[in-house]
Amino acid sequence: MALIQYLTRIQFQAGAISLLADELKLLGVSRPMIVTDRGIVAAGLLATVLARSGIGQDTPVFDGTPENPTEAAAQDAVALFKASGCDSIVAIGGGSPIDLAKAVSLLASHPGPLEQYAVILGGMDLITANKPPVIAVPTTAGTGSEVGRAALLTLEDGRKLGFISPHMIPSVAICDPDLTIGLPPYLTAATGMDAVTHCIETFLSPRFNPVADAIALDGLARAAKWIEPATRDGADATARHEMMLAALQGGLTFQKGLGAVHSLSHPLGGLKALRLHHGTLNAVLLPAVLRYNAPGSQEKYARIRVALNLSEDADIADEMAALAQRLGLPARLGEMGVTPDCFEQISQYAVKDHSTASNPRPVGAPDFLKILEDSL
Ligand SMILES: NC(=O)c1ccc[n+]([C@@H]2O[C@H](COP(=O)([O-])OP(=O)(O)OC[C@H]3O[C@@H](n4cnc5c(N)ncnc54)[C@H](O)[C@@H]3O)[C@@H](O)[C@H]2O)c1
Ligand SMILES: [Fe+2]
Repeated sequence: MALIQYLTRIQFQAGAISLLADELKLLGVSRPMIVTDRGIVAAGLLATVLARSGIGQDTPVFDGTPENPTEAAAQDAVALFKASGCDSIVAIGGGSPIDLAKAVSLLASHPGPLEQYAVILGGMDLITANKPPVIAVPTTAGTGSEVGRAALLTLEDGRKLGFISPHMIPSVAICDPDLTIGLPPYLTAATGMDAVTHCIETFLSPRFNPVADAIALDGLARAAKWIEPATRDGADATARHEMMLAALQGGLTFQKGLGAVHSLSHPLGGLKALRLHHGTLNAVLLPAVLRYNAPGSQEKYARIRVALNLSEDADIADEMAALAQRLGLPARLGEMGVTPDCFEQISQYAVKDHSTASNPRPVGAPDFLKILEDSL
């Protein structure tokens, strides 16, 4: 038996932000709260959305989302949500505000603390449908969180955990590639590599879902073709459109589960002192994980080569490392400020991460340690 489900209503086109007010009406809500971050405000994107979307200028705004969002920030946003009498949440930003909005929806309608809902602690069944709806407006093209069933939140003790349920999936995604035009080249590349990694890891997941496999391969081919043009020229509307679509496609395949790259980038993203960017971590870890997964994955690697338009004898791990280098991303964890003293603990966390179960090759703490050392 296979469970194949797609739940989010998606408005996808340049200028789609003008549909936001109508979408809120369709949902039957009238008092949204905006969840965003200060970078979005500084980039003028909040003002753009307020001007183009037709929602009121007096809409309450929580702009305190940190990169790698935290439970503490979610609680602050819940307080504003309740004090303002809101009935829905509009997330404007990258994966961080979208994930925070999902946590706000959960904690505004379910008792705290957040930890009890973590998927690795068996919390999925505690999450009910009785939650205010989330409308996701992505401004990066990478995480796929706009259609994903997960929120990744960092708890007070530094653990970055997945909160996963079909009820966490946004009700509506408004994918307007125009909102990514001002995304700087580095973030375009790094978030784009997150989308690349999603498509590769979900395709390699052994779970049966050929519908998602087809989406993942199509998304991978699209991202591989357009990530460099989008990074080179942020105003290239076609490249922005295609990267936003590739990111969405990656998100539509999360139902297959991810793999060892994400098992490691989740706990590394929880290291508070370093504030490491998720997509950048994935780009750095991807080559070593592809080498680790190569035994037993050759048939799928051949299909990945076709999607990437590579020759039959190309080494996918080397090609991904070369792509990251052309994009100007770091090649090693050391370049990002990571030192090996955290590796033992990160490996332990990675074993428990929800993405580990769907890695194509069984992977334990010593394997994670080796992948980290190979990536240093
Ligand atoms: N829920 C999921 O399924 C899922 C999947 C992948 C990643 N994630 C999570 O998403 C987070 C990462 O999200 P992200 O990579 O989108 O980055 P982000 O949301 O953390 O944003 C990074 C920076 O980019 C800025 N920014 C965003 N859009 C911009 C724009 N258009 N112009 C200028 N600046 C802009 C933000 O202000 C911020 O400073 C991580 O916490 C990661 O764990 C979640
Ligand atoms: Fe990711």
